[in-house]
Amino acid sequence: MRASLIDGKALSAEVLADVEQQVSALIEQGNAAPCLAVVLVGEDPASQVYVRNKLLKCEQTGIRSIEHKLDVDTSEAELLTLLAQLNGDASVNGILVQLPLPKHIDEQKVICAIDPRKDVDGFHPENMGLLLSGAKEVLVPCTPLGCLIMLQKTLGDQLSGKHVVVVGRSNIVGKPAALLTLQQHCTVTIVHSRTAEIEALCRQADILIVAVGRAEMVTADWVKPGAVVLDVGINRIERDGKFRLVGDVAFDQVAEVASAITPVPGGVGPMTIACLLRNTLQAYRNQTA
Ligand SMILES: Nc1nc(=O)c2c([nH]1)NC[C@@H]1CN(c3ccc(C(=O)N[C@@H](CCC(=O)O)C(=O)O)cc3)C=[N+]21
Ligand SMILES: [Mg+2]
Repeated sequence: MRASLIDGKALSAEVLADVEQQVSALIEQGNAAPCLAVVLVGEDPASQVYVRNKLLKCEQTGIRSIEHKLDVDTSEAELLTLLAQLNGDASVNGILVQLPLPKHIDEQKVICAIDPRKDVDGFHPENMGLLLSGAKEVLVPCTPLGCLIMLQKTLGDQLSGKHVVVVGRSNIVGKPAALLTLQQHCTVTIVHSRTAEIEALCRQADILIVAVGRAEMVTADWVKPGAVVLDVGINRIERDGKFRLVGDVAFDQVAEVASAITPVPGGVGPMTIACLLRNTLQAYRNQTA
């Protein structure tokens, strides 16, 4: 393998240690601990795993957490009532509603019902607008923020002027990843399922960020030798009778071409969770400023 591994587990531990240290300093100064409310509707097994991980990391960093588990047939109105209550509770600094939600609930309506100052996912249109306008101290979506931290750790001050190609245009990853790297003076291209010559465009990338949700779609011939590759995908596939977790990048072959690459698991995923806690601390600071 030619590429070096970008170790999301190790980097996320650094982010978490930093959060932990700041939280303990706050508490030593006589402040209440920051508090994150996590809302889970239904019993999707993957969502349960993610939520459990988030709560564990809260405990590890000294952030207080409140879990609200709601039945799968909870109505949209009931969920909105809970959010209004959490919005009004001054002891709650961050609110996360785990996605996806059951089909009978309008996700966009729910996202818009979270107080933007408590929106630790950074999904509220007000926060998306603040990110677009380049505001500081805005709550930024956790996965793209994790990607940016990984790039900064890998490339140091070498980000400026690099050509970033973002594969995928979702509101939660692709679009904010493009805006964050643009803010770091990268040249940014967004490509997606309708893009003509998608492979040729990807091959021009110094930095390739892949978030499409299709197992091992990006193969070695899509990657310029020496490129840095961040794989946001998490796909459960069956191979040789075993269930495996793979990314959107064909890891083994791309690792022979890239200069640095994130593994799946152990890459972007752990950074997402670490950034959620970082955002909770950020929300707390914004609220107490
Ligand atoms: N409101 C909301 N905010 C989110 O940030 C959010 C969400 N809903 N819904 C689901 C997605 C997905 N997501 C992940 C977080 C951590 C890992 C993670 O830690 N993954 C491990 C593997 C975990 C496994 O075994 O599945 C890894 O990549 O090493 C993955 C995925 C956050 N999301
Ligand atoms: Mg897409």
